[in-house]
Amino acid sequence: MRARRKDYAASLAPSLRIALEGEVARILEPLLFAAKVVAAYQPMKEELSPLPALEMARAMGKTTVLPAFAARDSRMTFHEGDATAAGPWGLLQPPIDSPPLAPDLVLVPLIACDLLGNRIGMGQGHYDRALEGLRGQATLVGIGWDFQLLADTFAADPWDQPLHAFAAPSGLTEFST
Ligand SMILES: Nc1nc2c(c(=O)[nH]1)N(C=O)[C@@H](CNc1ccc(C(=O)N[C@@H](CCC(=O)O)C(=O)O)cc1)CN2
Ligand SMILES: Nc1ncnc2c1ncn2[C@@H]1O[C@H](COP(=O)(O)OP(=O)(O)OP(=O)(O)O)[C@@H](O)[C@H]1O
Repeated sequence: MRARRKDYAASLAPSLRIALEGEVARILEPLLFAAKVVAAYQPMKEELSPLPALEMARAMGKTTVLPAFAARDSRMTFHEGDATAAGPWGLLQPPIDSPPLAPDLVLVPLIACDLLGNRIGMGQGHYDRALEGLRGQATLVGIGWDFQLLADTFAADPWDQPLHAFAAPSGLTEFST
């Protein structure tokens, strides 16, 4: 799935990619409107960028946050501010000197998810640990290209935090979690 994500992203013309990412922002509009604090992520090359959606949330006057780590083995927390500092996982992150905020809408990156909301991430458990503390307080929406939602279900581990929905260019799929 990682290889597929990479090949697909590389195959997209830049203008189509921008249109698809804008479409996901449009699909998320009602959820963004209902939220107070929206978390997204600084995208990797092959990931669908949630930044247009985050920009939309900001334009609505919402507080927006991004993941950050004090060190490579630190727990992931969400902070306000632009991603201007080098993070330990090869991604830019907001300065970590402001206190962490708890989002009530989390746009979650993923490698794949199934129709039960089970999610496969980058395999470090960063999101599983961070989302554990937000369970019941936040809506968790996976973000990705359409093919990242798989029809086959896969076995969840006890620590996996299921998603409430998956947003892709073709639409929002809500799960019964
Ligand atoms: N955009 C984005 N931000 C995110 C995540 C993510 O999946 N996507 N994370 C989700 O948990 C956290 C960071 N976790 C990560 C865990 C592993 C690797 C990783 O293995 N990176 C490779 C190189 C990246 C690549 O293959 O493109 C490496 O460091 O060798 C990266 C981020 C928080 N921020
Ligand atoms: N709540 C938790 N408390 C302690 N350890 C955890 C917790 N959640 C996950 N882990 C650990 O994290 C490791 C990676 O988990 P997993 O392979 O499910 O990550 P992932 O969901 O793919 O990645 P991520 O959440 O970073 O996107 C597991 O070995 C697990 O022991």
